[in-house]
Amino acid sequence: MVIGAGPVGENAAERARAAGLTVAVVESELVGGECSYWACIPSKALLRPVAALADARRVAGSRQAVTGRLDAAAALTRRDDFTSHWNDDGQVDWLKAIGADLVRGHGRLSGPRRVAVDTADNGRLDLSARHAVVISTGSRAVVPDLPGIAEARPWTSREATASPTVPGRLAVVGGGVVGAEMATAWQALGASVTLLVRGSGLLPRMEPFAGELVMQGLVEAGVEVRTGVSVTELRRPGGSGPVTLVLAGSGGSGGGGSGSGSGEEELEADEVLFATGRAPRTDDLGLETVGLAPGSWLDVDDSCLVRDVDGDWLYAVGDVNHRALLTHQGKYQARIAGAAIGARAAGRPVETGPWGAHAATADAVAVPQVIFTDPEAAAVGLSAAEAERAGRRVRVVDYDLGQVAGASLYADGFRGRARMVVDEARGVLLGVTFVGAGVGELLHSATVAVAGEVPVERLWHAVPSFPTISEVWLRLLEAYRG
Ligand SMILES: Cc1cc2nc3c(=O)[nH]c(=O)nc-3n(C[C@H](O)[C@H](O)[C@H](O)COP(=O)(O)OP(=O)(O)OC[C@H]3O[C@@H](n4cnc5c(N)ncnc54)[C@H](O)[C@@H]3O)c2cc1C
Ligand SMILES: NC(=O)c1ccc[n+]([C@@H]2O[C@H](COP(=O)([O-])OP(=O)(O)OC[C@H]3O[C@@H](n4cnc5c(N)ncnc54)[C@H](O)[C@@H]3O)[C@@H](O)[C@H]2O)c1
Repeated sequence: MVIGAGPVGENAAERARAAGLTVAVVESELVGGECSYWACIPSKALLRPVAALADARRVAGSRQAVTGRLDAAAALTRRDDFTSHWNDDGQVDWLKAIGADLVRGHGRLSGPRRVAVDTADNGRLDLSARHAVVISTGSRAVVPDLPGIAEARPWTSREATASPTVPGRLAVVGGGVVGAEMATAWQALGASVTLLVRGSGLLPRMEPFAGELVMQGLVEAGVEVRTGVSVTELRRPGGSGPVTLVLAGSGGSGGGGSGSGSGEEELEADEVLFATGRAPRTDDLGLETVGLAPGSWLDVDDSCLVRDVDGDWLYAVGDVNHRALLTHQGKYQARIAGAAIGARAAGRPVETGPWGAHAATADAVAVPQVIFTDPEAAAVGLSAAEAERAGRRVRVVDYDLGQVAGASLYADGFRGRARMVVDEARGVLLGVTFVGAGVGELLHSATVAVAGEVPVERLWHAVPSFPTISEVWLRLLEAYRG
């Protein structure tokens, strides 16, 4: 039984079917989950025209052919097509095609291997699993509990990816991934965006130069980026009209804004987006019936079995286990867990050692992520700071991407940077980061090197094609070898 039919639950169902088990999937909203309707797909559909236009503008010849700004209505229509207009018929057909049963309703554990469903037609179904229950209920946006927040009716990632109209002035709170991507999209679609960051920079989990280059890109696009500021209160009388944000902080700024100085001030906007992190969807999931705390992230072992529950029957995959809040990594966990469920059900050996068929080993060492800002930021594995904190003896090698022939052909004045973090004790890569236009498609080469633990000496024989941006690999290796 799978509770939650996001991309991760769908994959768990498919792998368990492939292992020969029968599968029922419980879904309370749309089959396809957050990713398909209010996250990855609509956000990337909004960001792709931004990148396409920026790329055309960066090359003499095509630059002269681009005379207008983005057509927001056309971009929003394309986004709507990518979400199938928030209709899940296609994904329901896919579930049927793999032979899974779909139960529409809210699922809760009601004891070991038992699931109770409040069905969409106000009924109740009590189901029991022969082998396993997989929780893949994902995460929801967290909005801080500030004075006036309810009346302010803030956007979360859902409204930021699904809005049918472009607000005149959009305030974005939070300098993480959602904040940076959505500021990029809505500024290009025609909003005047102010990005409010309480820390000193953007994308704090990546190499510092990633946040710096992304901030520079946002400022050049016209976003007012303000660092060192916190929202302390919101006002929107009656819940409509402009919203006023009360800000406090020391106030650094980039772009058209004037530094706020220290103290309090107000900012008026037409909408405010809180992009301030995620919480697990486990608060109303019957976790207490199996001895777990409602509302908690679910701690799992490498085969995605929930720790602290006996009997090897309860699995948690995707956002809900908090190992990596990314669709591709959750789907990887689902493939691993689905295979483990099949093996345990058949009494076959389970390979849970590092890199075994039933161990999501990559979660700890090789998680790739592309942030679709302009420039793009792409990273896999550990940053230099993370590697040092982990006690590794590392050497950090940086290269200016603008010096790579393929990059300067790709865009006039190409701006970007690459870094590889080498484990000096083992002669392999611990992490790689690229920032620049179009670097997202480079990332898988780095993921193969990190997950495959390819020796740096052997990478020397992996020859990048001339003249591509991938030649940065050669430059990094030359710099490493001196
Ligand atoms: C704006 C935004 C952009 C993103 N962009 C990217 C990106 O480009 N690339 C990337 O890799 N990741 C991206 N992410 C992260 C990605 O969306 C998540 O990692 C992914 O959706 C997790 O998948 P999941 O299946 O675990 O959960 P979800 O997609 O959240 O699906 C969970 C499903 O469970 C259902 N459910 C919950 N509780 C119950 C219940 N009790 N009973 C029945 N059903 C239930 C929900 O209705 C939902 O359908 C983005 C996130 C956001 C917010
Ligand atoms: N392209 C992608 O891969 C992609 C895109 C979007 C989201 N995601 C995933 O979704 C997850 C959620 O993204 P997110 O941006 O919501 O979370 P996040 O954790 O990346 O960023 C949240 C930011 O908000 C800040 N913050 C928290 N509370 C605040 C407050 N009260 N006031 C001001 N700032 C506050 C945090 O310091 C942090 O920098 C990410 O972990 C990411 O993995 C991935």
